[in-house]
Amino acid sequence: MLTVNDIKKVYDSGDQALKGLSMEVSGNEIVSIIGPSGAGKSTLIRCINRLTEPSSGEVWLGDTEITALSSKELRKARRDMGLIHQEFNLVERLTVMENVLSGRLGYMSTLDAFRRNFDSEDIAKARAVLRRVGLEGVENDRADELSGGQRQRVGIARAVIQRPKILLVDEPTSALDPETSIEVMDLLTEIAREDDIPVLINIHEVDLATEYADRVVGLSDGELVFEGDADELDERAKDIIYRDGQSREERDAAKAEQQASAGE
Ligand SMILES: Nc1ncnc2c1ncn2[C@@H]1O[C@H](COP(=O)(O)OP(=O)(O)OP(=O)(O)O)[C@@H](O)[C@H]1O
Repeated sequence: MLTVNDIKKVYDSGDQALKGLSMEVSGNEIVSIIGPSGAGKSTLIRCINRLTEPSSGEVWLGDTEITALSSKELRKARRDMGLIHQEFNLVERLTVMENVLSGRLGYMSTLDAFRRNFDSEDIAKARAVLRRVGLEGVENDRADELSGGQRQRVGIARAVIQRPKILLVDEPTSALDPETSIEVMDLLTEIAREDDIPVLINIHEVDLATEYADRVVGLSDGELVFEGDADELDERAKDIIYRDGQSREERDAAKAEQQASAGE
């Protein structure tokens, strides 16, 4: 289970990207984070694995307080958090196989990792994962020879081979066409169910968010302003998440109203 407790992030620029946000993700649920541009969605994903250091608050993965770990401990703990990026983040000149194997680096000694000394077991695992994501036959192609959808599958395979306890997914479809986006979302859903791990997805497209998510978290201006099942994301909820220029007081009043009507 992932627990985020009162996370705040103030960037050096003074931008308050997260203003005390708490949430949980557990089981094999798929949770979509939605919200307008600048709401803090990417910051939240990145604060969870501390690619961005939160200014305050706690992140727990199971019994481990991620926010309390030294950098050495964090390297180990990051094995448990598979990260899938918007722009795939592949090493373009390396092959598909080499990119996927880099998901095992966190399990190797520093020297073996430096020399990229992968053992035969890792290579067998990589082949199996590549089959699973539908990339058999392109193992030896360079990453930059692939289509966008294939590249995202490599990114997913690299995260899955870590054997993570959670997948953190940052805008997985924004560089993809609609058809490929659906394929990628189908694959992420399949992995959550088969590997029995939760998936937290920052996603722009509300339609995809509701279609695939068990639960939706809405952010607005660094605050969690909606949390509910995908079918509870009605026009009113969307209004709360996407309404521009609303003051904090107005938002709080709207939130109280929403909670009151939910309790009716
Ligand atoms: N590295 C950074 N340095 C300074 N400010 C930042 C940085 N990254 C994000 N911000 C600011 O923090 C706020 C939240 O940004 P974030 O990228 O998390 O939002 P987002 O909801 O993911 O937006 P988008 O959907 O456009 O990617 C914005 O005001 C943004 O300008």
